[in-house]
Amino acid sequence: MPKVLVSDKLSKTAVQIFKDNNIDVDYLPDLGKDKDKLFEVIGQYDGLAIRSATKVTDKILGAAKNLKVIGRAGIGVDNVDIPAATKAGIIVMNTPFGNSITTAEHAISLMLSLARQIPEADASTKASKWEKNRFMGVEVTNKTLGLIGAGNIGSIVADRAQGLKMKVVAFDPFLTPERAQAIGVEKVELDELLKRADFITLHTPLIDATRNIINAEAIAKMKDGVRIINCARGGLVDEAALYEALKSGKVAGAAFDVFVEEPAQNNPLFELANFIATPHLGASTTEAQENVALQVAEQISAYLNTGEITNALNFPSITAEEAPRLTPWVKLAEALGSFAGQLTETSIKGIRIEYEGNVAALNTKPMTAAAVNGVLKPQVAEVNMVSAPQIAKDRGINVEIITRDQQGAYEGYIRLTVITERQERGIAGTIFANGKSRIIQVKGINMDAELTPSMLYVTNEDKPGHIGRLGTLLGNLGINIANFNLGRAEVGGDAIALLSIDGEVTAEQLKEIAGLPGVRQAKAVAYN
Ligand SMILES: NC(=O)c1ccc[n+]([C@@H]2O[C@H](COP(=O)([O-])OP(=O)(O)OC[C@H]3O[C@@H](n4cnc5c(N)ncnc54)[C@H](O)[C@@H]3O)[C@@H](O)[C@H]2O)c1
Ligand SMILES: O=C(O)[C@H](O)COP(=O)(O)O
Repeated sequence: MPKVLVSDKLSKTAVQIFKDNNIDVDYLPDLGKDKDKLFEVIGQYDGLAIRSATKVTDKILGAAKNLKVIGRAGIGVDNVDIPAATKAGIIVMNTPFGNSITTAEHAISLMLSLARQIPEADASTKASKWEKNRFMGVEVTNKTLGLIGAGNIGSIVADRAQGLKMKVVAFDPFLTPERAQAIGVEKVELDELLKRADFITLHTPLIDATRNIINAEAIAKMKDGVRIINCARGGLVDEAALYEALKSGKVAGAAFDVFVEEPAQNNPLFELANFIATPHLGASTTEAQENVALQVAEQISAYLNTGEITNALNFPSITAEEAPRLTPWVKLAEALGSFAGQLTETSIKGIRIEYEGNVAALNTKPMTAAAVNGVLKPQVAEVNMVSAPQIAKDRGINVEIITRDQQGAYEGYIRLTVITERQERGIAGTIFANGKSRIIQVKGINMDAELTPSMLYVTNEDKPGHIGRLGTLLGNLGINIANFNLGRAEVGGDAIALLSIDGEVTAEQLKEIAGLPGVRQAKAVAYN
């Protein structure tokens, strides 16, 4: 009988579901906080059900000799070393929508608490002070709410704020104009949001592009007396810069549920009367905890009992019979999507996937899910193979599938085209008989390139001297070329160089490459 450990405080509903599915379960809700104990016992378990307190590190995974699946009852999986889990063949699942409403409601609660200084007024009144004149609030009606991140939670916050008669402006580079219209927000650039918002609320993942998105420079651009809410992740706001701004009054108030260091115990922000703190309570309602516990227990049980995979962050959903033929094509589809997604810098209107020849006869669903997942991954927090098609639909991204019999030289190939406001960018690939994947076309230009972990994509005018200049510059930058593939539309027309390189290219180095004569675009593409 498979054995599961619940190492964080989950609703007991999960325990019952495991039992109903003939799974042996240990419910030890405090164990996750004791990393030595967890290390000691983890080897016994096939499944692990967690929230955010259990840190599933590389070291823990090293001791998890029987572990097959980790289920996160919630959204963020920052506490799980997913690359290490993937390497160990452990499926990592989450419940991407189960606590979104609850977290959005927490953000709204914090906004209203800030507007009326509820926590301070409560403390003062209970201390028998009756300071009626001290607590002058502000209305939210007709005020502007600046939403940074308009995904699942952000769009629910927008809906609730509109109910409070607020005007909502949103900054989210991946929000399409159609989706912005559907959720009733005005899509703006970050500077515009900072300038116009009376309240700012954050709902993005913590990634390189969002770390310290609110820093001293951003705060300086805000209205005097702005109020800031963070229910997403610690690290989106520079806490030291916020401290200064709260002290000076530039920021009238801030309310945080999440902190750079958690548990937050000695945070300097706690000294300030105009700062409200909650201990990462965003997902803590009876309803959300029932939802996520039930979902995670069902997902883990299904995987351990039948091999069914739902909401996995690191593996496609494929049945045991389909696996051998589909797996290389699924990987190729995700790689093509990831390649195109990494080259896409504006909002996506559509994704067209063409399956030609032998691949068109296979079950294209997991390939399509993998391809869409690959495209969205650079833009969306916790997208996975299962949620990717739904997320694309919610965002108004039209996914068009075309299947046809073999027409050209290849027995089968997949062509994926990303359609944005500005352009269509297509990339095609195939699987050779030896199981190796190949890129065979980029933007209509034929080529024959291996898909490798670190690639450099350079587009240029087809003019003499370019290859020499590029090679020399890369040599000077100390970048070793493993493979150099070229293609062009016509003599003197658009040309593409696709290089496999050892190691990574820095942003500075990319700038230098983009500065070479005739180069139109230079991008690094990573795939593993
Ligand atoms: N406080 C809590 O208890 C709690 C509960 C649930 C979720 N969360 C956190 O809330 C956050 C949002 O969750 P979600 O489910 O809405 O995720 P989501 O993936 O649905 O939405 C994230 C949004 O951020 C946008 N985004 C990506 N990069 C951006 C950038 N550079 N600038 C602006 N926007 C950008 C994406 O396009 C996307 O729309 C996550 O960090 C999640 O972990 C916190
Ligand atoms: O990402 C999430 O789902 C939230 O941060 C909730 O975390 P929790 O389950 O530890 O409350």
